[in-house]
Parts: sequence; structure tokens; C-alpha cells
Amino acid sequence: MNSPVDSTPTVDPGAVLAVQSAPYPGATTAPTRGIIEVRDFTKCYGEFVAVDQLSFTIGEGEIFGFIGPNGAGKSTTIRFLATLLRPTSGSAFVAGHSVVDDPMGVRRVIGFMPDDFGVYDGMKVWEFLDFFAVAYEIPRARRRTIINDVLNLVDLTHKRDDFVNGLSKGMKQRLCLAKTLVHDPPVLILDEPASGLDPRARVEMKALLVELSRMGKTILISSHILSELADFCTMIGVIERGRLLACGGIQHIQRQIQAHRILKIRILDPEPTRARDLLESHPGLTILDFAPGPRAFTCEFQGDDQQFADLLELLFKGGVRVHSFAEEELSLEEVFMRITKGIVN
Ligand SMILES: Nc1ncnc2c1ncn2[C@@H]1O[C@H](COP(=O)(O)OP(=O)(O)OP(=O)(O)O)[C@@H](O)[C@H]1O
Repeated sequence: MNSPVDSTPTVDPGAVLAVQSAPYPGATTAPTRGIIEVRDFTKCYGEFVAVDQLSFTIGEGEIFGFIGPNGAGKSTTIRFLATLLRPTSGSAFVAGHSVVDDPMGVRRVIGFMPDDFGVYDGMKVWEFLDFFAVAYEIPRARRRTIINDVLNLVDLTHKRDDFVNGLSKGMKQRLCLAKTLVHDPPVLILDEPASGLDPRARVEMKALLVELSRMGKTILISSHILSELADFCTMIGVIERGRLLACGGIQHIQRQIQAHRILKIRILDPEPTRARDLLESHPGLTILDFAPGPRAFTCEFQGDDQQFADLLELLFKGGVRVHSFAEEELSLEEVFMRITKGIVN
């Protein structure tokens, strides 16, 4: 395994997390709630703040999608968690091991897949995996079985004796994932594992991650594409310019932007005056547009589901004949764009 490559001075001692009872075997220090716990992580390069007081918690068994545009700070955070980068300040714990004080403990419980990985010339697929198995001190007698198992899992059994350099990009990505599994870690930290893959290879990679989750792994996976992660992640964290803008389940994040719900109301009345008066009387509503052809109002609405239903009732009781009344669903891209434009605080 690599040793820390960054020479920045060590952690701010004041930022170290308070220690509680250790829930994981072998843990030296324990997270308070999750299997991954990041506390006030800050990384500066000279004057430049690449990551600014980042904190989040990932529970055991979650698939956490770490999303942000290029340069947001994803790889910096991931490399910190993988013990390859020292923080300017802050701390983190993985399965109870301190990333700063117990990097070897962390390395035993994580499988790390960097965003770009090198392969070695003249090395066969099984040799590549064997190399990592040796590094993890797996006894010779067990290595063959483990290598066969992980190759089977990533569907590369037929490539066992091929040279790594001759594999396709998708196969290399799967091989790299296989290498993260040889020591059977409970936590996988994967930096853009699907980048550069064609659509089919992306689907295969996703299916593989779902399978690993079913096997009980906790997974942190980064991407700059929300839709790539949204349908299988149980949680997402959105980072931009080194700051965490939103964190939680997708629905939780959609609720966070409820203040900006867009409502489409089509009416049957030949005259829109009555509907317009009622809508304008509502304190949480702004009419953005009225299209005379379909007699459709587009409104921005601030309120929860209950207030949404109350508004419909107000129109009915006011004698407006409503043809349709619907919230315009934001696509995942739109959600992401709104969050990363700083609309959500
Ligand atoms: N060694 C370094 N020296 C100076 N600046 C750095 C260094 N490493 C990263 N940065 C800067 O820190 C910021 C965050 O970079 P990081 O690689 O973490 O972003 P990212 O979200 O992973 O982006 P991408 O999706 O493009 O990989 C960027 O502005 C980057 O230029």
C-alpha cells in the first residue's frame, strides 16, 4: 500500500473528534454514529482552500454518492479518507480507525479505487491481484481461491491469464475494483469508477456495485453526474468549491429545494381573472407566466405538500374550474444545477 504522499503539517489538535466506545473490532478510536465520519476536514494548498470544513457521516451499509463538478474537492476528500493526504485541519474515522492517527488500521478496512490507476507492464491479471493480496499479507494458501472469487465477481475469470495492458478500459476498471476486494474490506471508497466507460460498461459497473452493497459493503462513490448515482445510492452529498451544499437522501435534498417548487395550473374558465386574483392573494405564490392558449399559469410556490393541497382547495372553493394542477418535476440535473448554483443554503 502507498504511504501518505502529502507533506503538509499534521492535524490541528483541537479538531480531533472526541472518542467514544468503539463499536468495530480493532478500532482505536470510534466514530459517533457512522462507519465513515468526516469532521471539519479542511485542506489548503498555500492560500487556496480546496476543501473547507467538510463534515458528513455515512452509516453502515449505505451507498453514498459524492457528487460535485470538476474541481469541487471530491478527490481531495477521498484521498484524505484513503490516508493518502494529510489534512490542514480536521479528522475522520473509518470503522472506528482514525485516518490521521491510525492510517494502517484504516487501510485494512477500506478498498480504495483511485480516479486514475496505473497498471504494470508485463503483468497478468492474476499476478496483478496476487500482488495486492501479498501486500495485504494474505497467506499463499488462500490467495488462489480469493483471486478466483473476485475475478468471478467482476466477471473476468476468462481473462485470468491475460496481460493487464491488453484489457479494455471497462475490464481494467473492473479489475481495479477486484483489487479493492482481495482483503474483503467492509468499506469501499471509489473515485469516479465509471468515468470514461461506455454506457454498457457503466450499467455493468453499477450492477456490480449494487451486488457489493447486497454483500454488506458500505460504499462511498464519487461522480460529477448526479443521474449516474441517483438511482442506486441511498444517500448523496453535494460538494462545490470545497463546501458541502447538501447531504442526505435524494428526497430529503429535493425537500430542501421545495421553496422553489414550480407549479403548472391549467384552467377551463374562458376568463383567467378569478383564478389570477385567487393565486395572487396567496402569500407563498408568485405567478411567473400565463399562457392564454392552454390557459395555463406557471407559478413559483413556497410551501409543503399540505399547503399545496390547500391551494387547490382554494381554487375549487373560489369557483375556478381546474383542468390540471401539477408540480413541475425537476430533473435530477436541474436539482443538481440549483444546488450547485448556491440556490440552496
Ligand atoms: N496538489 C495540489 N496542489 C494545488 N491545488 C490542488 C492540488 N490538488 C488539488 N488541487 C485543487 O483543489 C481543488 C479540488 O480538487 P479535487 O481534485 O479534489 O477536485 P474533484 O472534485 O475531485 O475534481 P474532478 O471531478 O475534476 O476530479 C481543485 O481546484 C484543484 O485544482
